[in-house]
Amino acid sequence: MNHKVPIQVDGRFRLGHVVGSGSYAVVYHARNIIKDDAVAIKLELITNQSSSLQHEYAILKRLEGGIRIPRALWFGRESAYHALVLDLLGPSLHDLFLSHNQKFSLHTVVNLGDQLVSCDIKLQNVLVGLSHLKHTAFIIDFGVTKEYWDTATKNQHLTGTPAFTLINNHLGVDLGRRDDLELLTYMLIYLLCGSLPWLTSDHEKLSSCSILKWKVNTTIEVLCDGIPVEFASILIYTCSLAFSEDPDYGHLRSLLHGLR
Ligand SMILES: Nc1ncnc2c1ncn2[C@@H]1O[C@H](COP(=O)(O)OP(=O)(O)OP(=O)(O)O)[C@@H](O)[C@H]1O
Repeated sequence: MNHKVPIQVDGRFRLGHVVGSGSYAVVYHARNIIKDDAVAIKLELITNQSSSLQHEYAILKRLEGGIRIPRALWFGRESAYHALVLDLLGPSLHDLFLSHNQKFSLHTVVNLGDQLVSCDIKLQNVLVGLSHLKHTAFIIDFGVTKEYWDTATKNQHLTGTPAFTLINNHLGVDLGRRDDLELLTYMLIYLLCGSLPWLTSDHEKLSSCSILKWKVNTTIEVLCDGIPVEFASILIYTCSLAFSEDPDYGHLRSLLHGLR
């Protein structure tokens, strides 16, 4: 079988260099030769199994028009691959964090918190836009996500990275919006401080069970030691929410804005 990566997709998108890769797809920089603008193309080798890329395309179409959602411009088959053409975005929060000596300023953290307060995300899956959108966060990678769909707000709820996995997630409990907020707050604290109490130097070797113990035994005071009190207020508010209760995003945003 010919697995050669195509030079062009749909006769109009010319493939360039690789910009990233994940578990099921490789992402290329590409150029629309008719409009002369840049796009991103995800290629997934066609197999007998169901296509994650097709699933991702279906989700993106359902989310189309939502803020922070890149547009899916085309999906189809090109030689031995499924191809998904997307808006081209910039680096991920993870990349930016690494290139900023693993700490963001309070201003950046508040700005991100403000944009992401109603989303559940992981650092690798938040990409900033390009040129005039470089301060706007976009969420990518809906291929294999556990999805929670809210037609009113178009919020996406994804499972998180081990570093930020929630206590309820460790316990296998269904996650609600309350949990998303807890996760976001852990992430903001991580971005501000460069670490979290349970991220010891060998945290990657720790079992899920010992990370869970760390989390359960870490009080909000310890977690928020040395950072503005608003972060503790957000966590206390989050923990006080009932599972199905709608968070008061206005209240949360006003706490974040207080930090400015
Ligand atoms: N629209 C885009 N513009 C620019 N770069 C992108 C875009 N989409 C993805 N990337 C880059 O490609 C990488 C892999 O993309 P993505 O996470 O969507 O792939 P995946 O195979 O679905 O991965 P996963 O293993 O997380 O499921 C991203 O981390 C990012 O660096």
